[in-house]
Amino acid sequence: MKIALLGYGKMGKVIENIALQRGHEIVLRKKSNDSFEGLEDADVAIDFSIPDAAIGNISACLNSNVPVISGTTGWLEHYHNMAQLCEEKKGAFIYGSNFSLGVNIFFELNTYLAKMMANLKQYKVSMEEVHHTQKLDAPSGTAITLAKDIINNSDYAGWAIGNPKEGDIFIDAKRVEGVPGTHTVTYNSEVDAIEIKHTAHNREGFALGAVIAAEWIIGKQGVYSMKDVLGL
Ligand SMILES: NC(=O)C1=CN([C@@H]2O[C@H](COP(=O)(O)OP(=O)(O)OC[C@H]3O[C@@H](n4cnc5c(N)ncnc54)[C@H](OP(=O)(O)O)[C@@H]3O)[C@@H](O)[C@H]2O)C=CC1
Ligand SMILES: O=C(O)C1=N[C@H](C(=O)O)C[C@H](O)C1
Repeated sequence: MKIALLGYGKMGKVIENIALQRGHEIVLRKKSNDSFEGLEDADVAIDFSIPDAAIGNISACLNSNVPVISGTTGWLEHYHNMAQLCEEKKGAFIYGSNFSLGVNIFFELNTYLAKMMANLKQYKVSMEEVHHTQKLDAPSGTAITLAKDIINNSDYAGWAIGNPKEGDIFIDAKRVEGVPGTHTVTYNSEVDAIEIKHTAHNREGFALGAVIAAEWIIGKQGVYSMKDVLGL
């Protein structure tokens, strides 16, 4: 299939390699100052850009009838507008805070654990995410998904990266050179702690998941998630 890459940085380049290995063709490699020329030739677009560019990129795809996969994080307050545009245009759209198979299994584990811990008030949950120093957003999109899944299955009301209020999940967002992405969820009590952790060793898992999502969405209409793609 013909793929438009919207964002051609660390992720865009790994996605390109995996897409080429799987027999696909890249028809557009868009960076910050490039136009959308070539988008009309694409069967699907994959957006891994920056928070401020995601909405423009996704809208351009939906307005051009090109199915779009977005892995860009840090723009989620506008998610419903993009989902609505997708419905209006009868397009196809997937946003995923994390496209790796491992993290999507970790999401399921986190939800299962949240349900088990919901009534055990002696445990307090917190989270840590560690990423490379070039990351523009904090907390990570993955940490926000993990927090929302706990909130939806417990009495926790929200999340915070600094000064959490009573009832908030504290997320410690750390930036360390070279780290692709590590997420830990900890339930701590006075007598013990339970931890689940996902460590990405490199960016290949994120990129492979995005290409698999792009292959999956061809011929579909609607707003989907990685859970749909993986059948979880
Ligand atoms: N969902 C997931 O599984 C994952 C998500 N991510 C997310 O993906 C995004 C990209 O990450 P990463 O590749 O590491 O970041 P990089 O900073 O390495 O790359 C960002 C790219 O976006 C480009 N860009 C900037 N503005 C635009 C625009 N208007 N249109 C198109 N491209 C633009 C930049 O171009 P230029 O160089 O010209 O500025 C650059 O090529 C981040 O939001 C990150 O959080 C990352 C990994 C996994
Ligand atoms: O910016 C990154 O690198 C990553 N971003 C995503 C996020 O914000 O969760 C996914 C992954 O952890 C890498």
